[in-house]
Amino acid sequence: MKILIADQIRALDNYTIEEEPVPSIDLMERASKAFVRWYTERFNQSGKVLIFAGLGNNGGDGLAIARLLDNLGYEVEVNIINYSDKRSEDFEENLHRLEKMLMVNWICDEEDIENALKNGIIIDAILGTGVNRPLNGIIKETILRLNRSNSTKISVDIATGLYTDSPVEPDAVIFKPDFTVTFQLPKLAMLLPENENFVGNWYKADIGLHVEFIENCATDYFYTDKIQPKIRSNFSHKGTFGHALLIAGSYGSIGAAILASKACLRSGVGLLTALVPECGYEIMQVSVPEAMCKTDVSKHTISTLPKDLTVYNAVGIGCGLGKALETVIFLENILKSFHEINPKKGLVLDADALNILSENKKLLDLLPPGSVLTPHPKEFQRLAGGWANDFERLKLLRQFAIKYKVIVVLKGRHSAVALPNGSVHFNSTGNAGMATGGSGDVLTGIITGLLAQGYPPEEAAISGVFKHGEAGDFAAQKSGQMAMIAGDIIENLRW
Ligand SMILES: NC(=O)C1=CN([C@@H]2O[C@H](COP(=O)(O)OP(=O)(O)OC[C@H]3O[C@@H](n4cnc5c(N)ncnc54)[C@H](OP(=O)(O)O)[C@@H]3O)[C@@H](O)[C@H]2O)[C@@H](O)CC1
Ligand SMILES: Nc1ncnc2c1ncn2[C@@H]1O[C@H](COP(=O)(O)OP(=O)(O)O)[C@@H](O)[C@H]1O
Ligand SMILES: [K+]
Repeated sequence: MKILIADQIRALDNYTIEEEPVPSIDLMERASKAFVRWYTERFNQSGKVLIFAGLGNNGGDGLAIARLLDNLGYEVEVNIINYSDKRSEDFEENLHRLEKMLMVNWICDEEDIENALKNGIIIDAILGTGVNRPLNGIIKETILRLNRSNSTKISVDIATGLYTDSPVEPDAVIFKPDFTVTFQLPKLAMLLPENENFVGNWYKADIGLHVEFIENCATDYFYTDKIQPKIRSNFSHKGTFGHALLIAGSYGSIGAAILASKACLRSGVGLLTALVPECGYEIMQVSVPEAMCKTDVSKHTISTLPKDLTVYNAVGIGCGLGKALETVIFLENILKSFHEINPKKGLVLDADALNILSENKKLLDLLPPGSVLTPHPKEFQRLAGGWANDFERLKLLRQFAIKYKVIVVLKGRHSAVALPNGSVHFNSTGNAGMATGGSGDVLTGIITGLLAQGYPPEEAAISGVFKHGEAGDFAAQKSGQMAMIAGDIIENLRW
């Protein structure tokens, strides 16, 4: 699914109005009905609904929502923030329709704000995607007061004051909802961690905007909400699904090799070899009998290039690897041999493989094009340097992927997969239960397994991240976020 910027969303609204065609007031009614559908599925008629509306189209939505909820028997109070003389046409029309049934309150000063605040659910329809400057005056005062309320808060389309696709000023006042119900497409700002408090849990409400227009819109940002794994042929055999090599583990971190190996096997790979330090041999053989196990000459670390790399279809390096000097030399050697003998094979680099790259930046030039790098934010910072805000981090992420022709998976809530063509694919699955040691090792195993089966690296990364998060969601359903551990993600992989 595409993510569009505010100007494109405006053009999409207009295109839908002209080409469907649908009068803009009816499109607003559709949006408001979509919101009301979401709302009535979660909240019953007990208690008040306090609607705070602006004077533009977001405010128009708020007034239409008020009318629809009133019709359904909800006790609705409407407060319009009187910040300007300018009103949108559809706001005016919805005000006209509403005033036939309900009294509205106009908020002009602090006393009006206090009078408007009662026990009830707060719906923020003050400003939407049209916001173009920091809040001030009576809107700012209202938001500051609403944010202090303990009531459940819901934003229509986007929280008042949050820019759709650019950073907000550090001391900006922005509404802090528990939920955002956004129309049709996710907005970029909602996917970035720094905006967590200004988004809450968000939901998409389909309002039937023109699909063809969306298809023709150019964008670098996408949202992965489904993937299509390849079908396995009935006549396939283990040779069909590739041979993966995982190079992982060091003394005290053999568990990382086990997690990555099990996840790789559960992702459909034909054969798996794990290369671990000598001290990991028995542990691996007992814990993962389905994998073949090779050992390094070094007892506690990985130090030596395996002999015949050409037999493997994909190699994953880094989980629990450590950063011993001999491991640094090993990484340099394997990157060089990938260039020389194995340019078309998949390579995944994670954890300490990335930390070694950060500490030896000249090695970055040896990265085979199409390699998949899976840093968490701290690892990415070591690789690419710091950033002032999440939009800047996104820019760095894209630049890195383009410069080195690699795929970078920046892990976290809505992991961002940046491709060498400059596009970024945000993931929809996963939960905070996955914030536990070993979850990243599981992801490395999954992506390595997909690469070995012949998935192009872009697809292996995007699909692997999606399935990893989905398995985490299944695990959370079973044991709850606090009780789940990385191994549960593996057990819950379903393809
Ligand atoms: N188009 C459609 O058909 C549909 C639209 N829909 C809904 O419309 C929403 C977008 O509506 P919108 O474009 O009217 O903008 P909105 O967010 O209401 O702002 C109003 C105006 O406020 C102003 N303003 C900006 N910043 C400000 C500030 N800090 N303090 C004070 N004023 C400020 C600025 O005007 P300016 O003053 O700059 O001339 C701006 O134009 C969208 O989120 C969705 O909810 C849905 O119904 C689906 C169909
Ligand atoms: N709050 C969250 N929501 C969704 N996914 C998460 C969340 N926290 C962590 N994850 C996922 O869990 C994994 C953690 O990886 P990482 O930090 O490398 O763990 P480790 O190094 O312990 O293996 C990543 O894939 C990340 O996207
Ligand atoms: K809003």
